[in-house]
Amino acid sequence: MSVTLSSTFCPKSFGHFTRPMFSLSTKQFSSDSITASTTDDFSGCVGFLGVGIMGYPMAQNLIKAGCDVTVWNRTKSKCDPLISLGAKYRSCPEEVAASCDVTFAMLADPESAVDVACGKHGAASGMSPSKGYIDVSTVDVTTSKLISAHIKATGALFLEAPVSGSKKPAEDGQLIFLTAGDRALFDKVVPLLDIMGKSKFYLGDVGNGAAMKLVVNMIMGSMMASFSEGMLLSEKVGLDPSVLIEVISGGAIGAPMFSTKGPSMVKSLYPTAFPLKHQQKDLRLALGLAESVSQSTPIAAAANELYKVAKSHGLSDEDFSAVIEALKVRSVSGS
Ligand SMILES: NC(=O)C1=CN([C@@H]2O[C@H](COP(=O)(O)OP(=O)(O)OC[C@H]3O[C@@H](n4cnc5c(N)ncnc54)[C@H](OP(=O)(O)O)[C@@H]3O)[C@@H](O)[C@H]2O)C=CC1
Ligand SMILES: O=CCCC(=O)O
Repeated sequence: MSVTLSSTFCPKSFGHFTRPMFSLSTKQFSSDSITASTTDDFSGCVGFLGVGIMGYPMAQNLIKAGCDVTVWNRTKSKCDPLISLGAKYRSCPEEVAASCDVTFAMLADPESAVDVACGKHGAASGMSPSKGYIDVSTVDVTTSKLISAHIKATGALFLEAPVSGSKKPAEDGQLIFLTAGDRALFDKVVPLLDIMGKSKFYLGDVGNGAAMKLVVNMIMGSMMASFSEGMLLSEKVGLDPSVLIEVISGGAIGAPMFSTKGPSMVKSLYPTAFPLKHQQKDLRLALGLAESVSQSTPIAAAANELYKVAKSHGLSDEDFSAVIEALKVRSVSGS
């Protein structure tokens, strides 16, 4: 598989939008920053499927920016606050896709992403030429290509656009989109990506966005596992883990992830931003990606085992920083 045919880093811009979007935004949009031009075929009706931890704030930002948004979620009650904000609701993905120009999907995993896109009353059933489907879930390359094939068979366009950034960046419209697929659809939805994110990469063929996302999350999962080991080791040798966090944040390996999640980890608190079960899913999918090209990934494989242990201890829905608990369990039983 060839990765990164071309990458375009695009800072925020608001070109190419035919309708003014300014009134309710949390960001400082102004009608001056919008240039109506090339997208006469884009009426601005946006579907959103899956309003969990990430989908909810993403859809909310679109609504607040003035977009005409229609939502659906398997558990309907999660849509209710968005409906109060002005969103429309349809009772299945097919109906959302049929009533919207472009439809975003933010689902848990490959199985749900396929089901919502390609299953009975799935989005593909409501697609037709001139529409677009943008899957922002984190899935593997094969799944993304499968969804793409189903969508494109209807004559519609497809873009995969998994995101880097968690709950807070989603709330703040600061996500990073890793897109690949139909360039025409990318160009059309730039204004929408700009509402939800701070930057975007266009990576070429479908699969490259999924692969990029899995590589990033493979690194992240290993970093968190390693950080957890360091925190516990520091404590066991009589150091203050809070000081360790300070030392790390001032040096070359400093990362926002350590300084934001570290203090809660010291208190054994794991408020969920990125569920541990999704991090383990991403490690599993990344290992599959590595396997497909015979790349050795022993660190990620070890980290994956740790997340599996954490899941077996009932930590699936905690934040992925709860992986540290798996090491505590090991320490107790091993000492
Ligand atoms: N949280 C984060 O920090 C980030 C997450 N991601 C990725 O984004 C995606 C969503 O994550 P997040 O919002 O955190 O996860 P959540 O678990 O909060 O939301 C998952 C969504 O998928 C829906 N869903 C799950 N199973 C099915 C199914 N079988 N059929 C239909 N819908 C289903 C859920 O519906 P219901 O409400 O009914 O359960 C919910 O809308 C995942 O792929 C994740 O890896 C990417 C970047 C950051
Ligand atoms: O997929 C989840 C990514 C979380 C993050 O980038 O902080």
